[in-house]
Amino acid sequence: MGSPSATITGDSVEQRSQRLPHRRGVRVVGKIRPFIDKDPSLLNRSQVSVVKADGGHAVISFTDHSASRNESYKLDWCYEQDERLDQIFSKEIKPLLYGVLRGSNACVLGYGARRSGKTHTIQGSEENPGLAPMAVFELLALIEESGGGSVSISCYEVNQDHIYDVLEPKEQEVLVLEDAGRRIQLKGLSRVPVKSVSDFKRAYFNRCNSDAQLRSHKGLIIYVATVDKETNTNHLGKINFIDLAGYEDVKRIIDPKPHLSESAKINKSLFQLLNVVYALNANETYVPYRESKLTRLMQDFMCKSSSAVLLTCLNPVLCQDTGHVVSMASRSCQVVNQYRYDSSRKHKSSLWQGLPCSPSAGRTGSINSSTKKNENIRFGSMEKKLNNATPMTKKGIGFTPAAYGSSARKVRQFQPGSVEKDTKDMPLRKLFDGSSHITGSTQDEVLIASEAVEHSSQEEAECTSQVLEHSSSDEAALTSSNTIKDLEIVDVVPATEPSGIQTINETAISDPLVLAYRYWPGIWRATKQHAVDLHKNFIDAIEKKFLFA
Ligand SMILES: Nc1ncnc2c1ncn2[C@@H]1O[C@H](COP(=O)(O)OP(=O)(O)OP(=O)(O)O)[C@@H](O)[C@H]1O
Repeated sequence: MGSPSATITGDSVEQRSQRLPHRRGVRVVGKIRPFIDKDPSLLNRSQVSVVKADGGHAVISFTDHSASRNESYKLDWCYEQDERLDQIFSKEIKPLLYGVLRGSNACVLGYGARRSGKTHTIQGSEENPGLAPMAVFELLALIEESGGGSVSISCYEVNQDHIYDVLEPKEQEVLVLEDAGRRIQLKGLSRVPVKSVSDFKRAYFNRCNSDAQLRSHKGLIIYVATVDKETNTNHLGKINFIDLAGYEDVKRIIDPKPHLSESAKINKSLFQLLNVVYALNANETYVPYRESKLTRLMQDFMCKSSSAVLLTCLNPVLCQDTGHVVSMASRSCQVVNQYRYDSSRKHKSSLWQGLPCSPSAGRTGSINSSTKKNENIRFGSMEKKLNNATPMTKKGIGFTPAAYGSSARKVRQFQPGSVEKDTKDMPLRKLFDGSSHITGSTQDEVLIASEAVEHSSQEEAECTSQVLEHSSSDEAALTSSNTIKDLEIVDVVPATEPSGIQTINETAISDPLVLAYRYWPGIWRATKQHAVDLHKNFIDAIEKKFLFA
């Protein structure tokens, strides 16, 4: 095996990777567990059956005669009971590894109901390694074959929205942070070099899959460092295998309360993760990564530039949990390229139908009738405020970029009343991810239209509605507020220097001030002096409220 800085000429890896089909979004495949239950009566129960269609997808069917239930769900593919792990590995995982060797990110999510075979499939055991260990073995072999490189691993566990290091356990949680380049950094997560298969087995099987009793999401990140000889560039690719905790319908839990709340939290986190899959496959502009630490952690592995596989493990006999899991998986995958904005579409028919979490969580692509109504109310109040603006502000309406130098040129022009026109067809989040809405400016002050936000949590929703109630505050209150208390009530945010008001784009979204624009809708007016006085306090308040809550 070569040294860490050794090179990969890439020939054979490159050739192999070029034969791979182009993938978009998250590929959603099923795997039916073999029948292993000792109770033979289960054999009389309805079996899960699969039909492979010509178009390269699979249809999973259940027929439950006792409940007159007959359902079919489409997935990208489904592996049947007799198909072995090495077959799944060749078809689903190997293609990802070639990308990882060239510096891409990828992930494989083992999703399913309890006892559906997730751990067996993803982690396996020393005797029967699962897909994650098989990937390490393959990467070690590929690196050796192509001239060199290095492999290292991290193992983590996500328990009730807390992330812990598994290879070097510590009391403190692993922190999910975003760096200046918007890459996710996992602070406090150890990384251990792996030089051989036995090195890996020692580290992984002794620690990572030792506690089968603990219900948590368990992940293995494999980092691969290589150098491309021809271009002399370093690559660092990584692939994340996650064995998700099993879904279980909380209504049917008869165990004591702690187990119930644990299951509810697990279900919620699975739901949040599936929302990310849905958003990616629907090609939505807003992907709800901020819903939980797990989704934040997965951000670099599940994005438009990475490759991901959602492996949905299924029990062979029909049960309610299997039905739920496959329906969620199917809804996440069927939307690829079919999603359209449709104003007549109600949440009833969306992914969130009948599910315990808020339908608005992470939902931006379609605006249902009630959202539209709220929007009109908010836009209406915004227009009213614009028309009531002080003469000085009115004069400045229709921002002149030249007045503030080149950085201000990025700011879009808005005329009074144009906000509705400009935004009504836009996913709500895009208002803030795409651009700021400068409605007016003068040499001394700026006016920013910061509009409706979809709320990713109850806390944010309450916070926003509280502010909306005060949105008719008069100009005097707006300009005289200079304490955090006032700030929270009258929806004033300090702006930075005009030259600092740049387009609110994706790269700026980690800025607390940008978060503020997103979470406190209304007209944001600030003098430059305000900016200086309040900027620091405001950021402190926002950080306390949202970033480090
Ligand atoms: N393909 C398979 N071949 C043979 N046995 C299997 C297979 N898949 C799963 N099993 C067995 O089924 C049982 C449940 O599997 P496993 O522990 O992987 O399920 P799980 O979905 O991870 O469960 P949980 O959600 O409770 O963690 C285990 O005894 C496992 O050995």
